[in-house]
Amino acid sequence: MHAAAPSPSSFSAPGALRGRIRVPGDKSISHRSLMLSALAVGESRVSGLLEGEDVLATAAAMRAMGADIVRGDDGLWRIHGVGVGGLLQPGQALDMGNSGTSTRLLMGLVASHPITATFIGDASLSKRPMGRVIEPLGLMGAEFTASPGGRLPLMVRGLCPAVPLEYRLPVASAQVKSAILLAGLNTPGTTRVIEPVPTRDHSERMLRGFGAALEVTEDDDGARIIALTGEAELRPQAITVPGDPSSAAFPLVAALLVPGSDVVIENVGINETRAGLIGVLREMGADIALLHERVVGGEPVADLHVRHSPLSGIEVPPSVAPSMIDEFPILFVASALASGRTVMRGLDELRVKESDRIAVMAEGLSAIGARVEELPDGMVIEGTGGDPLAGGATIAANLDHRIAMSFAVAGLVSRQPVIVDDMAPVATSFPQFTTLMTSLGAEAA
Ligand SMILES: O=C(O)C1=C[C@@H](OP(=O)(O)O)[C@@H](O)[C@H](O)C1
Ligand SMILES: C=C(OP(=O)(O)O)C(=O)O
Repeated sequence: MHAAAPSPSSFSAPGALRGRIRVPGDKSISHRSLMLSALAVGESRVSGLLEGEDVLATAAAMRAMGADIVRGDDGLWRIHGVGVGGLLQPGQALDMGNSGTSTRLLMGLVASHPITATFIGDASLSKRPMGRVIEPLGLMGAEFTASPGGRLPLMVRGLCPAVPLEYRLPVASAQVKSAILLAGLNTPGTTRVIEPVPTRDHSERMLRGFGAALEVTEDDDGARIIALTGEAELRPQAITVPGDPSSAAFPLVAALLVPGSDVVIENVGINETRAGLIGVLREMGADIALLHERVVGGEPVADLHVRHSPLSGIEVPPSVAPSMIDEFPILFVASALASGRTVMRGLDELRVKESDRIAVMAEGLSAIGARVEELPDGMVIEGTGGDPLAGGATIAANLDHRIAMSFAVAGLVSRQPVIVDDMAPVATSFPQFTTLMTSLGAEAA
């Protein structure tokens, strides 16, 4: 989906970063707002939707399955849904671009409808494992024809009525949890997902908001049991999508690292299943204040006031990983500037994101002078104690937006330029990245 020609860039900070910015809407919540609106009967309205390529792939797919989705000139999205059970057979393959969330959640929706859909994606997405959703959705009765290794392109033949499932998640994945719950929407009886480690709970919150009967309890071992009553009727909603904490992480860490910086990032989601990075950075010594805490669209939100702070290395408890899984690439950059050693483990999942984020970050950080040791499931980083990195290397973004943005931020605190070979992937989740960073005082060349 990206522009054909790569767009190389390097970022620098001639002085402190200062100002107030607003990051775009939360990607996870944006996907879900389109999917559930497309299943409600009547008109839903979504404001603050992330208009990034990943979310637009979801919108196109929901249109191809019958929903009427229109963006007004005022930026408000109006969606007329087809009703649970009403998805239509798409006329052609659904192009998921770079988006794992679109693919896995939509596979769940198709699995319990009487339709067949083929999913295709870019080179990055086509390497990512889909077996984790094929397995539970297969138990519900859907049939799959996948490329070797359970990868895209793949075809899903839904079963209607599907068979309700009780499933214990073998990996901490909100995408797998959500795929099963979405399949459960059009399945008679109760679908149960048991989650030993909590992951982002946007699906649960929004399903309830749309009127689905969903209960969350805990078993004796503290695992969450999410029970959804199927053949749900969803009522259209007005949704305001809060700002994405995973996008806010980049200007946030930039402000911590660039001396003298003082930045406010408004309207950022601080749902505790997403906000792990703030706690970890504070423990490292970061000055981050949460202002005007409030609830927007059923999600807790705050303005983040961030000031440059000397950071110290810590051992990051593996248990916080799911609440900040997409923020590790930028935490690696922060750790490279901290004093002392930061140890991060329990991050196996990073190897199956848009790129192998452990390997790609370790290689790139080494190339710009950071001292890193790659572990099978994480990284150990000896920081500079605030001194700039050497820089002076070109980094391959590997079709991974978070790699591109992490090295853009690393460039702000490097002596020589850090060239990101292609910033185009940033359009999947944070199209305004360069504009917002330059508005704070960074320079992009
Ligand atoms: O459910 C979601 O919206 C997401 C869940 C996470 O993936 P996993 O479920 O694969 O951990 C995360 O990395 C991704 O960016 C978005
Ligand atoms: C992993 C990510 O997204 P997805 O799985 O939707 O491609 C991400 O945004 O960092």
